Amino acid sequence: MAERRGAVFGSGVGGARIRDSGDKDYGRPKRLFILLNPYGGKRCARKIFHNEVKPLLEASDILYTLQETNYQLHAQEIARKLELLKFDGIVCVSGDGVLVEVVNGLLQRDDWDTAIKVPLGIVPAGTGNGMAKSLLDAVGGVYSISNAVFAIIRAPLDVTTVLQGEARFFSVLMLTWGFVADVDIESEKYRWMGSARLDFYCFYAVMSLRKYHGHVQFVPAPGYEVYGERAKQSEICKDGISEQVCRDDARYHQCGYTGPKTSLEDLEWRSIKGPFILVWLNNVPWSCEDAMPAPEAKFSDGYLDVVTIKDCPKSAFMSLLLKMKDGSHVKSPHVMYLKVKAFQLEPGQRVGSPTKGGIIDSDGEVIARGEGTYECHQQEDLMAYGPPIHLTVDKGLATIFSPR
Ligand SMILES: Nc1ncnc2c1ncn2[C@@H]1O[C@H](COP(=O)(O)OP(=O)(O)OP(=O)(O)O)[C@@H](O)[C@H]1O
Repeated sequence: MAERRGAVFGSGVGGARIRDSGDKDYGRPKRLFILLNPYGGKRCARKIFHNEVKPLLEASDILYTLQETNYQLHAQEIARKLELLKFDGIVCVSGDGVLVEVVNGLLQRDDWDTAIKVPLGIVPAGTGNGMAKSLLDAVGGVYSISNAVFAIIRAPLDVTTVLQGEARFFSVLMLTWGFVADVDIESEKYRWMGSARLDFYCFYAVMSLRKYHGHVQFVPAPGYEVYGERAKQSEICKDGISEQVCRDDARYHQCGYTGPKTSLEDLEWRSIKGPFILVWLNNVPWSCEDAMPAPEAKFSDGYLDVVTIKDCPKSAFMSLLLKMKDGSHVKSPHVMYLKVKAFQLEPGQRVGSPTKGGIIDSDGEVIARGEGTYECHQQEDLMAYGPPIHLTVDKGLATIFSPR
């Protein structure tokens, strides 16, 4: 771990001196903790840091401490223990995965309520850079490393608690089940193909388009009450929503944040029964640099934008995937697009293959997988596939460095 003097988050390019905004709450940070994942994406985070971030750091007087992540969940462990009073922000030079680990680590602390207010920043250096793309696109900025570094406003960010019994995961980007999770995870076995693997596997998955039995229920945002049918209260699983859970397993939530305090029991839940081709919940518009599944998503509106597709011919589905590049898929009659405050997912088996389940992926992490799915790692999944998984949004709980 090295401490250096430099500068970051300014308004000039290529080493121009950075003016202090003079605004105490929204001014640029003076001391940063920088987490760098040398193994994310194309393994170029070190190069990005030294060639593009460090010169900007050196253009003004901000101290930074650089720490590389050495293994999976290292960032979460660091965020759980970091002396936060020493820093004005944590910046991840990585993909979205490390950022999400930091959020989870902060929320596992005893002092989670102050810890989660530490502004978080991201310099894209992974495969999934949906957060950086969403932040830059929101202000009409060109997606580039230097523009990401020039993020200087502190903006609130919704955090979603994904819950099943005692297992908790905190998400800031998305949760997906069905087609998108299958392509993301199953295409791992073709990693040797490089970036072509996703296109290749997408095509293959469309040709053998799967549907999954299942059931989703949700509390709609105002204006979206007409979607689905009225749900039976008895079908909403409130299991463990407000319990305090303390466990030693780092993947479980330790003493700390347990989810939003709002009671969802008296609200009117709506219901949609499957089969589904895909269900995709998003907190930000972009899931990666070239897919915008949720064009209406806002960082801190307190809602998740849900995309569901139930019935769709293969050719129309292929065209929907292409339209996701600019978000125009939401106009299709095959797509249901709505905003929700809370969501319950009960994933079922594959239509026509009752022994096979699906995959649930949140922020790039497999949180549950059914029987007969691709096993990409040995680690046991956080949640079981089948029982209901709950999602509730805490409006603006975290803070993110955002471009002007
Ligand atoms: N030194 C390391 N060795 C192996 N894995 C690591 C290391 N540091 C971090 N990781 C793990 O790498 C994963 C992906 O990291 P990151 O967010 O940077 O990239 P990504 O774009 O999400 O994923 P990827 O590039 O692997 O597809 C994270 O889950 C993190 O736990």
